[in-house]
Amino acid sequence: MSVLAGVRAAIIDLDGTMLDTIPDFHVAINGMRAELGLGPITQEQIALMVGKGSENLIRSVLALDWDESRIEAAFAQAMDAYQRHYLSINGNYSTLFPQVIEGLSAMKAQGLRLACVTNKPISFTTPLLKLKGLSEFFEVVYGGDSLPRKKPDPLPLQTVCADFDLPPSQVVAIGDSSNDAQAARAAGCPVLTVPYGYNHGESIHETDSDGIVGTLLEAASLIRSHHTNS
Ligand SMILES: O=C(O)COP(=O)(O)O
Ligand SMILES: [Mg+2]
Repeated sequence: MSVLAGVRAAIIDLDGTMLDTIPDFHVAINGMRAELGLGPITQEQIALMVGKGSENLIRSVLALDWDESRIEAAFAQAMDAYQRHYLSINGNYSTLFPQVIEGLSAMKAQGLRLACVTNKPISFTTPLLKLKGLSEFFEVVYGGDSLPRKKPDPLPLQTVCADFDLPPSQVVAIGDSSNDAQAARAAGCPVLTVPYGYNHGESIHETDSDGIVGTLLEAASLIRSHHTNS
């Protein structure tokens, strides 16, 4: 996998890659739905909708019951309720996927610079990274509302490359969904995918990537094994 030769930095996705946040989304969304007089939905339903930021998520969740005009009329209230519920439980029900800390530690030890790029709003992301002991690994963190466009647009990845003063070919993106892969391809970054996250109900094998890794520790080993010291 020669595309990984010369990689000097990694951009890591958050939801579905480092943290299993579906239980947090579940509590917050059902709290919001209850306020709007709607019944609870399941974690499995929610896992199909996560990955394209809060607005897309809330629209999808309301579209289970309501038509376009009803959604539009209640959207501001729904977003407000969702954000309030999410911030009140942020991180309480979510867990680290296996070998995330080990993988990030190994990448750091290999001299890789690390950034976190997520479509989660930055006001949710910053406290969550801190609570889970992840903040210290990242020089740069961008949320879904930190920049004018979010993944699958390449802008957040391009911005990290510029921050690190590295060409995209030397910055690998690691994520769980086609959003991450599309953003990486459009930016010119190599991409690795994990199979355990949320890929809109599609198999990760359908997603264009340079390799599927079982854990972030496996990603670190793969990057090291291709390193050329160039
Ligand atoms: O909140 C989301 O839409 C998911 O964000 P992610 O980019 O960390 O997977
Ligand atoms: Mg993700």
